[in-house]
Amino acid sequence: MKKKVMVGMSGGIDSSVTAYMLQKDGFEVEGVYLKLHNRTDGYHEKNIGYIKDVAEYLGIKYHILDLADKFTQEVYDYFVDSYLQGTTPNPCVKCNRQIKFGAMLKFAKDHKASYLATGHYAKTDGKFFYEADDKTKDQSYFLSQVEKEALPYMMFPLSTYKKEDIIKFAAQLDVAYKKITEKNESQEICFVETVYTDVVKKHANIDIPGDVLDQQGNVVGKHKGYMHYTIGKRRGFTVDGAHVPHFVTKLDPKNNTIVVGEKDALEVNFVTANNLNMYIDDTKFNCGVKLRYRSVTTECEVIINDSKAIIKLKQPAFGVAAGQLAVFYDGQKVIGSGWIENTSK
Ligand SMILES: Nc1ncnc2c1ncn2[C@@H]1O[C@H](COP(=O)(O)OP(=O)(O)OP(=O)(O)O)[C@@H](O)[C@H]1O
Repeated sequence: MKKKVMVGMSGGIDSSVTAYMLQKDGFEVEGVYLKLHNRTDGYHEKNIGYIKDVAEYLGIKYHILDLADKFTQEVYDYFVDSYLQGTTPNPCVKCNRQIKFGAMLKFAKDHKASYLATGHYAKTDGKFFYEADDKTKDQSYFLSQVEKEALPYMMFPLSTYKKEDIIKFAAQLDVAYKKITEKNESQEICFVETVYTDVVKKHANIDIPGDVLDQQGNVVGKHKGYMHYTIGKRRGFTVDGAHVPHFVTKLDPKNNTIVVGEKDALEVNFVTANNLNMYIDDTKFNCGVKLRYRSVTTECEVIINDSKAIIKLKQPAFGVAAGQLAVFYDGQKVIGSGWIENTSK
């Protein structure tokens, strides 16, 4: 009997090709579309239209799973709260852990699927994640908080392909696929249509001006509301008499101030991370660490104590934001991750 694979289908090209590939590989494929927000602008209907066409072409069944309430609680509210608290959130990381490889995986198991497949660009051997071959699309960073118990069920058939080859392949497959290749690429964060401030301002007044402080705490200028800034930002505030660029080094929501400094003030050599998700048992190790998506890997020493990681960087990093994820790599292998709580020079 064929093994069943549930494919997380978004209506996009990657998951549509994933479904095709797995069927060609001899699996019984079913699709599931997650409704992740309560949008009423035809967004879901459009996506489901693409999925319906692909499902008809492949002759597969698809399901629609409404997770909007759970997504609001676990991902959206966390996203807004993070900016209110002056930290920089990573909603895709939360979504992968709680929604895609939490609730969607449960749905797949409830439907007797042996695996859950998605169009993520990453690799897994059931124990670890690894970077995808297409480094420009690699999503291992975003997967690194997924619970280790979920890994044996996960499949990423696109892990060895380049995105451009997937698009070329899809365009010649069938009209159902060609149509998808012609639509716009999806947004970076699915519920942020333009900029994050448009989302946050629905829930808070983000335009309360305040003081800009220098590294010594002196008032040196004005900002237009602390939620407009993230660590490393260098525009949108004033610094009296400054002749060189100044960067945001700290946000203080309580006092509605932002702290700025010259480039060297962004330097970080020590990072503390909490809420660790580790795929290895060691509590002291050397590894590479990425302190944000698309950053270079920095060599470091990690000591885990009291469920926190103290990360000592071997070269300084610049512009590290609390709220982002520190992801530990052993070469291409993801060995764990934790949420950045504090940084210091
Ligand atoms: N609403 C959804 N319902 C079900 N699965 C989803 C949904 N959104 C994303 N996924 C799954 O997660 C994978 C990664 O999503 P992401 O948004 O990062 O990628 P993408 O490159 O836009 O993928 P796609 O081209 O398939 O839309 C998708 O390929 C798909 O398998």
